[in-house]
Amino acid sequence: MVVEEYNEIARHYRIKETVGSGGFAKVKRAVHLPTGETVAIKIMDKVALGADLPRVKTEIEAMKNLHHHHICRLYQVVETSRKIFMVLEYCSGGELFDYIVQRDRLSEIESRAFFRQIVSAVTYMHYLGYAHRDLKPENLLIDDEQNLKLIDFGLCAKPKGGMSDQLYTCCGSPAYAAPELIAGKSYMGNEADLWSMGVLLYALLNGFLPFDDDNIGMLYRKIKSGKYDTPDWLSSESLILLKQLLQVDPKRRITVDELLNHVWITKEMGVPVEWNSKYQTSVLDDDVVTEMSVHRKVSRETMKAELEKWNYDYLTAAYFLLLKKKTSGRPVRLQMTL
Ligand SMILES: [NH3+]CCCOc1cc(-c2cn[nH]c2)ccc1C(=O)Nc1ccccc1
Repeated sequence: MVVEEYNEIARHYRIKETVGSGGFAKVKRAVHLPTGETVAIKIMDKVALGADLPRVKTEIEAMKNLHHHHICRLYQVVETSRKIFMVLEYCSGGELFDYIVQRDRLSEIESRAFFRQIVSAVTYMHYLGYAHRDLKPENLLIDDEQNLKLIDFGLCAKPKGGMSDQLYTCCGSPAYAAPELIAGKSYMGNEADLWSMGVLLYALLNGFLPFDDDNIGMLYRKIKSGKYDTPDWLSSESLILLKQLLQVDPKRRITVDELLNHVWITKEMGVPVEWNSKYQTSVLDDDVVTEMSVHRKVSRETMKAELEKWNYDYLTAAYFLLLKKKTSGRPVRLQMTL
């Protein structure tokens, strides 16, 4: 058997247990040896990927442009003759899906806290011209500070002509798919995302789905009807917001701009959702540059020039992980050779 060259993954990471898998990928927890930080590594076999290979390229290109505190961060990409490795931000709390199931349903207050984070991530994506197109609780992970991190950008679309471009490919998970999407009509990615957010909010507040059926035909009929149960624990404000999100006619559906300071969204919070990224990627952090240049025995200018290529190689990973250590108040130190 062909022995894979001793690649960047084996050189810089100690791979641990599997933390999840989806379709064509296996995700393992790992330790980044130079910093000691924990990461998640999404491992894909190029042959097994087959026709899905473009989805991986789509996800990698999208994640290189999406820098937001509620979007799972990409640190490094390693491609060998047979595999693609994506080194990602680690979320110790697992999927929002399991979090809801374990609690039956969430209170309105907890649902609001989580939903505001989802609105923040999706608004940021839409402003950058991306639509996610597969929003669901399985694709929202919880980190060690109860923050949600959006994952799985394999289906996200960045239409050439910006958000006004119609999308055609039917995708995502049926139960979260907008009526216009399953009708096979042309649809707007951002409008379809708003519908999926309505399904998500319903799942948070109720612990089950608004439209569900084992028979796909029945499921589609329920989605197109736009009719769903309204359990008596739902507040009138929750019902109003759900009605505005789960509008069958996409032109009557609420927009992200109206969502940011919606009365339900701001209730007891007082402030609208802040959708701008907290990350300052354009300016390199001086302490991190210093530590890396000293460690590599190169000048700061040389190290800055290298880092500003954003190659998503071992330097990009070391930079982001050292920065994460700094923002978490841990020493900005590299432990071993880069
Ligand atoms: N439903 C999620 C299963 C686990 O998947 C992930 C976990 C992490 C993760 C776990 N801890 N920290 C980050 C990061 C990324 C993924 C992911 O992208 N999964 C995936 C998406 C589409 C197709 C196949 C796999």
